[in-house]
Amino acid sequence: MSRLIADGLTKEFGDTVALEDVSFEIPDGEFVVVLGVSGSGKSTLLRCLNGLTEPTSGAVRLDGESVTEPREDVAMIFQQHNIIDNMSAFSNALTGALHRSRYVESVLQLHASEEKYRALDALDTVGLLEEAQQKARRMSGGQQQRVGIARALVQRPNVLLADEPVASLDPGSAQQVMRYLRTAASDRDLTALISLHQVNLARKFGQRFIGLRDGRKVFDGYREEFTMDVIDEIYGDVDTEGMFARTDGDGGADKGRTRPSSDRSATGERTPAVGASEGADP
Ligand SMILES: Nc1ncnc2c1ncn2[C@@H]1O[C@H](COP(=O)(O)OP(=O)(O)OP(=O)(O)O)[C@@H](O)[C@H]1O
Repeated sequence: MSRLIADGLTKEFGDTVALEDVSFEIPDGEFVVVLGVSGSGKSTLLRCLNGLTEPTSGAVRLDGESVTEPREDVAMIFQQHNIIDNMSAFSNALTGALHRSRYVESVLQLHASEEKYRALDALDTVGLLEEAQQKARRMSGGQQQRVGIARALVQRPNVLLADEPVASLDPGSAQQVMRYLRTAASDRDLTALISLHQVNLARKFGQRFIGLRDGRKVFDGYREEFTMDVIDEIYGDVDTEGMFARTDGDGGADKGRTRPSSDRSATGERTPAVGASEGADP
């Protein structure tokens, strides 16, 4: 668990201001969804938080320490999960431990049994223990992304960042991956920040929401404050109809564009247990 702070983050690429004076503080163990139209600065924000992109001004702090480069305790999951097709789910997950291996060990794939256990445990967390020996190329997009999550977990992070992890998946797989992500973060007390396009998925799995528009933070709040007016403020004139992707595999309640409930008991508490807002285990 770790406390993550963005303090006045601004990032300029030439004349483009990708982020403008973005500040927030995320307490230990919170599950935050970042929303915004394409180009609003979501990826730039996540890359700054991970130390992959240096902000033009402002700073990122994790438990009081400046984040200026990628760190072992901050894992990042990308839309393109970059797992290795030719390797099994287990071997892919194990690569999350590479930074702890010496060069010779990693070349010879000599992993300590503790790391192997960790890889199996991570695959179990994402529901792929029985597929551990399956080659990644034989897995579906959703399964491959779950292997990517397992690999991130093997890194033993305190903070989990995911940049549109379900953007290329069909609605059912996207929901499943989000559910595993939420479970993984909850089980391991990770502080998590996930960028998403789909508003319904955000509502279903998010605990706190940060909205970006033209690089500026236009919303930062919890479920009961995340209203249709807020969604309109984040998305402006962009038609959000298509972003309310169907999220219930069983054809349940979240179909279509519906007004978010402001009823806490219906939407779950600020710190709901995984699945508390949806009533389902992975
Ligand atoms: N390396 C870069 N060089 C130049 N401009 C960039 C770079 N990275 C991002 N930008 C610009 O910064 C702005 C924010 O981009 P960013 O990728 O952070 O948005 P996003 O919300 O993640 O978009 P998407 O949802 O399409 O991934 C955009 O105008 C983009 O063109």
